[in-house]
Amino acid sequence: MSLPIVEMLAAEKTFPGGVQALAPVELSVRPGELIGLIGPSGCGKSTLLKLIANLHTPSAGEMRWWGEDFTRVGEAGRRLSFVFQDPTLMPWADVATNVRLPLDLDGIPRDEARARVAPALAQVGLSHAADRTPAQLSGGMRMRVSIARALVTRPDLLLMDEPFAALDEFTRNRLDEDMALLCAQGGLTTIFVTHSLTEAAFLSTRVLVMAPDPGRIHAEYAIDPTIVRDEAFRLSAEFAAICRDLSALLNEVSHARAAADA
Ligand SMILES: Nc1ncnc2c1ncn2[C@@H]1O[C@H](COP(=O)(O)OP(=O)(O)OP(=O)(O)O)[C@@H](O)[C@H]1O
Repeated sequence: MSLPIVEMLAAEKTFPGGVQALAPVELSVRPGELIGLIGPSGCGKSTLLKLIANLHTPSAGEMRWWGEDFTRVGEAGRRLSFVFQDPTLMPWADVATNVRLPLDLDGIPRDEARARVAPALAQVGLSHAADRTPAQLSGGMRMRVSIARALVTRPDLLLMDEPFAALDEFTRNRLDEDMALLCAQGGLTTIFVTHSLTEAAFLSTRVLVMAPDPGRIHAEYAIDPTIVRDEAFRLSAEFAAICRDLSALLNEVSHARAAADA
């Protein structure tokens, strides 16, 4: 079995002031996985993602990157990209320049950086829009630019925090299908947070259902990675069954919370 990209070994997070956002978590992320995090508000989804991104340090436990402790791997050695709900593009710069930004910041020679932008734009279907500015793009296109900017560094791991939440359902479904294809074809390993059970069911090869107070992984649900994620899958009985199962797991979490509140 291949080495995990990321391991969380009893990693937990308590914020100053005493809020235990995450109880000790055991998680192993293997190459090619597409992991969806779902659960009620405040159950620690973003905190878990930020621990993996090294935007938070764990209060206890260990984080490993390709088997090495995070503290021994420099930022440059941890090849990961983060996509947020807000694409945060430079409004004055064209699409190609926006996508090139992380390469410029890394000091990659201009010619090499330019050569890497074209395939990243092609991956997200935006080759025709390289010269446009963000104001000339739809919301879905802006999100595609943000994804291309994340892919251009060729990350080992892509993290996405509610990436498509602000988009209409049609655009969101299209982006979900494209993301699934990108991950399947490019072997891209991804962890994403979503409030949408159907999005988690559609995209993930593994869903982590989280529970609050304190935040923790309540259940793990595996989905056959060989399933082709397309419109036919979305309409299938198999997809409906996955959604039902996930819904039941989320109900367990809300019932436990209601019982605790009673
Ligand atoms: N910087 C912080 N300082 C103190 N407490 C925090 C901080 N960030 C998050 N928390 C708390 O940690 C808990 C988990 O927050 P987190 O944002 O990870 O949850 P979430 O599941 O992503 O929530 P949502 O779905 O609403 O985005 C919450 O109780 C939150 O108030």
